[in-house]
Order: sequence, then C-alpha cells, then structure tokens
Amino acid sequence: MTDWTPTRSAADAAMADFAPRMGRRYANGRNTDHGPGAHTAVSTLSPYTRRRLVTEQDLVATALAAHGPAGAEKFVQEVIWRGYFKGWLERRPQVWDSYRQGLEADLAALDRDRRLRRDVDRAMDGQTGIDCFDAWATELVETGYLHNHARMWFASIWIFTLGLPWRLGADFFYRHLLDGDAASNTLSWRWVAGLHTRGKPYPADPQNIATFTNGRFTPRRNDLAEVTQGLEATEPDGLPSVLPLRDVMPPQAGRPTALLLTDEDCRVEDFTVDALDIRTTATLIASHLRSPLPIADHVTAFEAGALADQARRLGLVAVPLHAGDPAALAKWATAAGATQIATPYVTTGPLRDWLAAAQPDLDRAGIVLTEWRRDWDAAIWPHATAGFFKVKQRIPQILDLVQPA
Ligand SMILES: Cc1cc2nc3c(=O)[nH]c(=O)nc-3n(C[C@H](O)[C@H](O)[C@H](O)COP(=O)(O)OP(=O)(O)OC[C@H]3O[C@@H](n4cnc5c(N)ncnc54)[C@H](O)[C@@H]3O)c2cc1C
Repeated sequence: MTDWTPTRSAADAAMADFAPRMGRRYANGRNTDHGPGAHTAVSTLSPYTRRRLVTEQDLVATALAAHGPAGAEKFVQEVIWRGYFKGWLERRPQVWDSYRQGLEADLAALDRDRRLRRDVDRAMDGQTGIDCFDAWATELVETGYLHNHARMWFASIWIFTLGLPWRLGADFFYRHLLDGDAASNTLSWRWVAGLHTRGKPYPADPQNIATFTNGRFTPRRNDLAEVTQGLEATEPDGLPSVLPLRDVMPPQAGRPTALLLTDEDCRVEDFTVDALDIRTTATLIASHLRSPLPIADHVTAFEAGALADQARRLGLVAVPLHAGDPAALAKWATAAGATQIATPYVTTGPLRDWLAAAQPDLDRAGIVLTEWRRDWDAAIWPHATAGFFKVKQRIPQILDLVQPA
C-alpha cells in the first residue's frame, strides 16, 4: 500500500491488512526495497504512526496477538525505535536547536556558493547520474515515502559520495516525507553521518544495494565513496549532556478549556476529553514549521485531512488556526473564556518551538498550556539516554508496564 488516506479508519484498515505480515515474514523480508508501489515487505504505516492515527501500542498489540512474542520480535523492536528516538531528543533538545541553527547557516551558504547550490539542486532533482540515488530522490518527491534501507543508502551517498551538507539532506527529507518527524529524521541522518553512534558512519555499499533491491540497481564500486570516517570532527565537543524530562501538567477537569488539535497526536479520543469543560476547539496547521523552505503539498494535505478527521470523530466544530504569529494562540483561548489549553504532549521539534514562542502571551493572559503524555512514552523515554541497546534490553519490562493487549 502506498496510497494514504488521512483518516483513522484508513489507518486501522491498513494495520489490519499488514497484521499477517508482521511476523517472520517481516523479519526476513524487511530489508528489501522492492521500489515504488511494491513496498509489501514493510508496513508503510509510518505516516499514520507518526501522527498516532495508529499508536505504537496498537501496532505492538496487533503483532503480538498475530505472531506471539518470538514471531513478532523484530517488528516490535522496529516500532520501539520510534519511541527511542523521540525520547532521546526529549533528553537532548540541544541537538534539535543546533540542527535548526546549522540548517539556517547551510541555507545561507547556498545563497553565496553557486556551485554548492547547483550540486544540491542536482541531488534533489535526481540528476546526479547515480541511478539508485536519482530514483530514490524522485520517489521521495513523488510519493512522500522511502523504504528504510533506501533512506540509509540515500543519506550515506548524499553525505559521503556527493559531499553535501547533511542538514540540507535532512531538510529535503523532512519537507517531503509524509512521516517526517523531527526525532526520527534528524537522529537517523546523524546516525548515518557517524554523529549519533559516534565514530560509526553508515557506508552505502554497492553489493548491499544490489542484493537488497533485488538487482534493480547495480552501482559500480567506483560510483560510491569508500567511507572511512564520519563527521565526528565537526562536533569535537561530543554529545551534549542528558537533561531531565520536561515536567508535564495534565488538563484539569472543571476549568474552562480550549482543546488544541495538532498532527502531533491525532487520537485525542484516547484521553479524558469528556471530563473537560470545553469552550472552544481548534485545529492547528503547523507542517510549514518543518523548514524555512516550502513543504511538499502532499504533507500539508495529509495534515489537513488528519486534523479534519480528528475533529469529525470527536463530533466537534473546530476553529482553523494557522501556526503563524504565536500570539494568536492566547487570543483564541482568551476569546472563548478558557483558562487552560489542553493538547496531547508535543515533543521536541518545530511545533514545540512555536508553542515556546507562544508562552509569554499565554502567561500574560493567565492561560496554562496543559498536555496529556502517553504511558507508552513515559515507559520508554527514561531509558533513551544512550544507544538503542539500552532500550532494547528493557523491552519485556516496557511491555509489562504498558500492557499492549
Ligand atoms: C535517513 C533516515 C531518515 C528517516 N526519517 C524518518 C522520519 O522523518 N520519520 C519517520 O517516521 N521515520 C524516519 N526514518 C525511520 C524509518 O526509515 C521509517 O520509520 C520507516 O521506514 C517507515 O516505514 P514503514 O512504516 O514501512 O516501516 P516498517 O518497517 O513497517 O516499521 C513499522 C513501524 O516501526 C517504526 N519504525 C521502523 N523503523 C524505524 C526507525 N528506524 N526509526 C523510527 N521508527 C521506525 C515506524 O513507526 C514504522 O511505521 C528515517 C530513517 C532514515 C535512515
């Protein structure tokens, strides 16, 4: 399936459709990229999971019910990577800030350096002459999706063969991916560059590409750079220190409430909405915050569809808000007489930055921004302080805690 309808019912149907393939078939076949329109070895559910139209808990419960703990092991681990990356960035938000600052600098360099601009444009237009890379660039722009292995090869070729700034590649992905996610995208690009697991960059290997594309692509050894070291030298101070998790204030029953729907988590019905005194509801369009450059139309259309579906399911008429001037948030809530805004937890990324910019106006208006944090996140994030292995070792305890049944 590579045609995504942005509704919960379509997400549930897609998950049920993939359930028989979440077991050993997934474990054995997941590394093969069969190409556009043929991604049958993987779920292609990420545009839904990214917005929690299906939750990680649903995915894990479905996989365990269909295949048992041993059969579902690999699929469960992959799903938990999402929570690991989210938690890791929550604990090191400085890495997100430095990505955003570095991206501004890289974009400014493009304006000064005509050769760099030409090379970056060729890469994004699929005009480098490296067949596999050009095909993936086209697939990304046309469909909003790439197989995980293709993302790894693409990022590696971008950084090490073409020698282009990694943040411009991450931004290209983020602007086009339907599942575009601040944590998974930024940290995966950093991982390929050798900045996450420091000193271990990911090399795109011609034989590996030929094998796992079933011979659709057969790059020659000389086409791709030999990767001998990563970009660690560009961050000589190493990783910033781990910070405590942000405090969360949950919504309080009895307070006049403004309900804020965002595409961070489109399953507000999972929370205690009925207990709230809701005075107004808004859908917040925010995908354009992903980048200073324009975002792909399919991304903004998916966001709008997912938000409309969320409001429809709740049976609420929502005011459309656009994340422009952050002062608009306090104005909207104040106009309805609300003293708290309730929304699902917003993780480190562009929307969190926008909410932080809105905070002074909220404070002046006496409005408290409250968030629901999922038990799933609370179970994983405390362990996301180093490599994935630390989380992986704790999967049985994490699953005991959140009971995905
Ligand atoms: C350079 C690069 C950039 C990436 N950018 C993003 C991004 O912006 N957003 C994003 O969601 N993923 C990103 N990923 C991770 C991964 O490629 C996708 O989550 C996965 O390919 C989604 O396709 P799927 O649903 O068919 O995955 P499946 O293999 O079917 O996996 C099932 C689910 O597990 C989760 N998952 C699987 N692998 C990963 C992973 N490595 N990291 C996090 N979650 C995972 C996803 O929720 C996925 O829906 C990136 C990976 C790389 C190498």
